[in-house]
Parts: sequence; structure tokens; C-alpha cells
Amino acid sequence: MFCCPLGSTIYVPLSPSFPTPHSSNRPKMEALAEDWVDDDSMISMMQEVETNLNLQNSRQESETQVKDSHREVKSFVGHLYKDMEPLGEDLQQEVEMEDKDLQQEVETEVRDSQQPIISLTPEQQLVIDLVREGKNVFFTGSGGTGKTMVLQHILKLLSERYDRAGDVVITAPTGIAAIPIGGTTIHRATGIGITRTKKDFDCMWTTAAKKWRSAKVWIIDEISMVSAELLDHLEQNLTKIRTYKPKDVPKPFGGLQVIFAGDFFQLQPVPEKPNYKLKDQFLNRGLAFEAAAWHRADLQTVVLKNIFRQGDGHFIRMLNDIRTGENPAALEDIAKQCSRDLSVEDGILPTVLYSKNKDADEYNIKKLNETLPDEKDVIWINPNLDKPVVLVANEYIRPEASKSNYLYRQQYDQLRAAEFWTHCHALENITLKIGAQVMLVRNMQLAGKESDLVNGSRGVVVGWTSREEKLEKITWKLSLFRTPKFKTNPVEDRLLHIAGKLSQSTIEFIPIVAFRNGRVIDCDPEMFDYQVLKVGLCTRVQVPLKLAWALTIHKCQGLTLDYVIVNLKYIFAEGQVYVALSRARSLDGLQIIGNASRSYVKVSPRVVQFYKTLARIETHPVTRPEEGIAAPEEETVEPDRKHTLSTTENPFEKCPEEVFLENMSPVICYHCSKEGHPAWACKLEKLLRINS
Ligand SMILES: Nc1ncnc2c1ncn2[C@@H]1O[C@H](COP(=O)(O)OP(=O)(O)OP(=O)(O)O)[C@@H](O)[C@H]1O
Repeated sequence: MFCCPLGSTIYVPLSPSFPTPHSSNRPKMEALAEDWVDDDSMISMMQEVETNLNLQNSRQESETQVKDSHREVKSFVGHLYKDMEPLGEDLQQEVEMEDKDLQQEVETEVRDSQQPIISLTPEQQLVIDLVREGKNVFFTGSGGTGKTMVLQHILKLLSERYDRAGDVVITAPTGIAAIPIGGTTIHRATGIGITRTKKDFDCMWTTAAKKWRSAKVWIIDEISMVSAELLDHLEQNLTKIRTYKPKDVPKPFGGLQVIFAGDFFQLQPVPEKPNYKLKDQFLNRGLAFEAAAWHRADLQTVVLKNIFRQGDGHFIRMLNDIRTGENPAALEDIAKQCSRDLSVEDGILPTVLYSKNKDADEYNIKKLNETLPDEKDVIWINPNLDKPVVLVANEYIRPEASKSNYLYRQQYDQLRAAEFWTHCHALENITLKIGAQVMLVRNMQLAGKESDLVNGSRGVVVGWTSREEKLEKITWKLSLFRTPKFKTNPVEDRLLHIAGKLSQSTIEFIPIVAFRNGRVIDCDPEMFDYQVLKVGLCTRVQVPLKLAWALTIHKCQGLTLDYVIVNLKYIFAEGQVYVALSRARSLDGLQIIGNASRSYVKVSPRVVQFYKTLARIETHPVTRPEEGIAAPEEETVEPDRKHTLSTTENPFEKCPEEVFLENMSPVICYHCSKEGHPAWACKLEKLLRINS
């Protein structure tokens, strides 16, 4: 017995009856049942919703859509299975003789269906254990130590523990960082919008107070880009919002469990320029660890030490020198080794990283316009397809409340307004043509090292295959698979999974992409999901590609790039050189252009000081890590305060001042820039001085 591989729920399309903010050129949307939901129940649900929403005009249209799409799914699957009788041994041999290539493809499918298993390092496991114990946690580490991956494990754990919408608030300072973890920007989650003055934080009371009162956990990824001033203002408001009974004792963050992840040696918040016309201007100053709120939170700190992105110890050491600023000349050393031009391998050009958006955008458009396919590299299936093809995504919204119409509408509106639609890494429209330089925007989870295609893997469009042709191929592979030779179920699952994704997309032509590791694959439309806990799911179905002639350094934070040119022109920010260089997997795939002066390596002394202090307060796992390549020791200071999993100490409960005294050394006032006191105490200090 077979079932459609995508689950068992109903997708509601973003249709004209529920206009979206950006629906202008979206194709006609289909509603598709993923499993065998009978037509009548689905239609009656749609009827109910629409009657209540006074959308009678669209009723007939939706009904037809539902019927059409059901018919489509059924005929689609029927089509796949019509030739599914197992082939006899003779016929099988004949097939093998006739079509070795196809046979190989099937074998690849078998291999790809075996998912690699990732085992966590002790430090990564420790983070998860501390979160499970309900501790406030900050975990950090160089680029590529698995911070994002650990967050994904944490999210899984928390989704099992909490079952109400809004229990876990997942945020990051930018949309680009928030979307991959299924989160939203801090400004949006707290309802403060664009903050120009301190008064703007009052919006939290009107827009988000109810939500924050019932929240249990707050996650912030890329914490290095959150300013101390922002964190303090939010924490003060949160504490007030959540301490509403007179007898309640105020707790840090109003008693929320907070989880912060990030690397302060990477990109930092941009302070606002003072505008003296604005009264009480919000200036976005300081780094998060300088906030009073940080110290109040009594964070358990874990430093992830094993780097997985790069495999070459020498490169890792040089990157670390640049990261910590210990040896800025390492930039010149890398530049010496990487100043040669990277060769064009199988038509794949390296991605150029620019500091400025304008440079990256201009370069991408110029290159797309210039690109003419090199005949020998092209797999032609339709000569007209040397023209650019615009691939338009299909988008679906799936609210969770299917019983209450009022709630359904509320959830629908919430999902429709999600930032996901603007920040999803797969674009609403993408224009490609043969020869276009592209990169993956999601991990392909294929087995074996050589098949490792991840978010950031570079390739070139070498041809197109039609959806029709693809479906025929899948049918053929399924029939081959069902011979005694290929018995394992994962292959069937995988093929049906691909078929399921195709059924959710109206994209007619699918790009064939040759990647640097030699794999040539059809980049089928993928489902990009964005789950709002207990509210529902937004899904964009699009090919997982984006143009990759150029990117900005800010947009590549978090990516692994295997073929990259770093343009050092206009490098301006602290941590920017490190972020750019640490995207590369190896020196072989890295080129540096521009004057590689050590003066470009900018590292904040406050960050250096902070990481020195961390060596004293970090929590250590009971055993030492064994996997990955250990980053060079950042620090020679012997840890004098080792915490283990059994630590129960909570200094804040004893006396807040003691916490500040213990951690005094990194505290710098973002208000007056002096060391030794947090900003909120600054005014107090001035007063004391005047009084004395
Ligand atoms: N325990 C592990 N075993 C194998 N691979 C791992 C492990 N942890 C992380 N990785 C891999 O290392 C790569 C980098 O991980 P990830 O992007 O989570 O790092 P990061 O610390 O968030 O990097 P950055 O700071 O640059 O954003 C990913 O491909 C991830 O799958």
C-alpha cells in the first residue's frame, strides 16, 4: 500500500480570494490534498470557511479548484503506477543492457536515499541538555561549529515540550538569519517596529504584551548583531509586562527561558547616527553582552570548539588568527596563497563576495545578461530554452484551526503576513538561463561525502528538463526499483517524495545543474516550509537555487561556500573579513582580490576581552569532544570556574550586584564608554559623584 509522501493535511493556496501583499504575478493556485482526504469533506470545509468569511463569489471557484486538484493528484499517481508490475529477470537484464545510464541513476537514487547520520559533539549535546533543564543558555563558537544545527535540535526538543502557539518565540536580528530557523525578526516579534526613539518601545505594550505574557522561551540567533541598548530596553519592558501581579517578584526577562546563539567575532549591530533633533533617540549602542540584561539572565555559556566547515588545520588556524585579531597578518598570508585566479571548472565560476549590496546586484544582473551558453557544456532538450526562463513559485498557507472559522481566519491572516514571504531564501520568481551561475539555498541531504550538496554549493545551469519528462523518468525508475534487485523502501520513498514535490509545483521546466563536486542533478522544486508553532504552516515551492555570480558579505553570514572570491574593496565593519573568509571550505576554493592589508582585520577589543572572560565562566561537558577538527585554543587563561551539568548555582537569586562584580571585567558602559559599570548604572554613578 502506498501513500502520498507529503503528509496528511490540506493545503490552502494563496488564492485571489485571500490576496497577498505580493501576489501580482503569482500563477493560478491549486489546492491539493496531500493524503487521501475525500473530496466531500474537503469541499465542505472550504464551504464553511467561505460562508463565514462572506466570500460567496469565490466558493464556486474554490470548489472547482479542489476537485481539479484532487483529480490531478489521483491521475498523477495513477500515471506513476500504471506500469508498476515487477519486471521479470530476462526483461530486467535487457533493460540493464539497453540503458546503463538509467541503471546508474537508479543506483544513485539508492545511495541518496540513505541519509547521513550526524552525531553531536559533547559540547553540542551539553547545550541541548542545559536547554532541556530549563537553563538560560548562551552558546558560541567560530563559524562552522554547528550553532545553527544545534538550534535546530533545540527547536525540535522545544516543539515536543510545548504545545501552544507563541510558547517558543524564535527570533534573529535580521530576516535572513531568522527564516532558516523558522523565526521572525526581533523587531517584529516584539511589535516595536522601527525604533527611532526610546518611546517606540512602548509599542510592545499595545501590540505584543499578551503574547509575551504567555511565552515560555525566547530564542535569539545571531546575537552578535543585537545591541546592548536594544536588549536592555526589551528586557525591561518584558519584565514589566510579565510581572503584573503586585506580589510577583520581578525576574530577569520576566522569567522567560532565554537561549542566545552567535559569535561576537562576526558581524555586529550598526549604531544609529546621533540626531540632536530627536528627543530620547534610540542609538542601538553596545554589544549584547554589555547589556545589564545579559548579566541578569545568569546565562550558562558553552563554547563549541569543533569546526566542521573546514577540514584543513592550517586554514582553520589562519582563520582563527583573523577572527580573534591575534595575528592580523594571517590575512596577508592567505592572500599570498589565494591571489591566483580560480580556474573555471566545468563552467562554474566562483561567487564574488562584495561589501555593498549595490555592487553585488549590479554584477549579478550584468552577468545574467551577458551569459551565452557554451555549446559543449549544454544539455539541450528544447532549443528555445537558451532564452531566460522565469520560474514562479507556488505558495500555500495551512492554518491549523480547521474547526473554528474565526480562529481559522485569524491564523490565515497571521500566516499571510509572515516575514517568510519576503525573506525566504527561495525567491518568489527566479530568472535562470543556461550558463547561469547558481548556488543551492538548501541542504540536499544526499549520502556520501562526494554527494554532499549543501546550502551554498556552487553550480551552473547546463540544461532543462520538462516536468513531463521528469515524471516519465520517475515512473521508469519506480518500475526498475520494484524488481527483486532493488528492494529497499527508502528508494521508493525518495522517488515518491520527488513526485510529491512536483505535484505541488506548476513549474514546467526544471533546471539541470552541474555542481563543483561533479554531480549533475535536476534541481526539482522543493518545499520551503515556515512553521509558526500552533498557528500553521507557510510553504513556498520553488527550485532551491539563487543567482550566485555575486553576494554581499552580510547576506552570506551562515552560508558555506565552496568556490568563492572575496573582494576586499570597501571592507568597513568589525568581523567582516572573518565572515567573508570563513565561508570558504578550503584554500583551494578561495581567491582574494584587492589590497590584502592587515589593517582590514578589525576586531573589537571589547569582544576579545569578553571571550577571555568566557574561558573562566564557560560550562564544560563532562567528556572532551572527539569529532571534527578542534579550533586552536583562543585563550591561555586556565578556567578557574568550571561548571558541569550538575551545576545548580544561580548567582542572581543571591544578589544581582554580586553577578556584576564577578563578571565586571567585560562590562563596558555603552552610554559613556567607560569600563566597570553597565549602562543602567551610569546615571546612578554620575549622581553619586555629584553628591559626594
Ligand atoms: N556534529 C556534527 N557532525 C557533522 N557535521 C556537523 C556537526 N555539527 C555541524 N555540522 C555541519 O557543519 C556545517 C556548519 O554548521 P552550521 O552552519 O550550523 O555552523 P554555524 O556555527 O552556525 O556557522 P556560522 O557561524 O558560520 O553561521 C553544517 O554543514 C553542519 O551540518
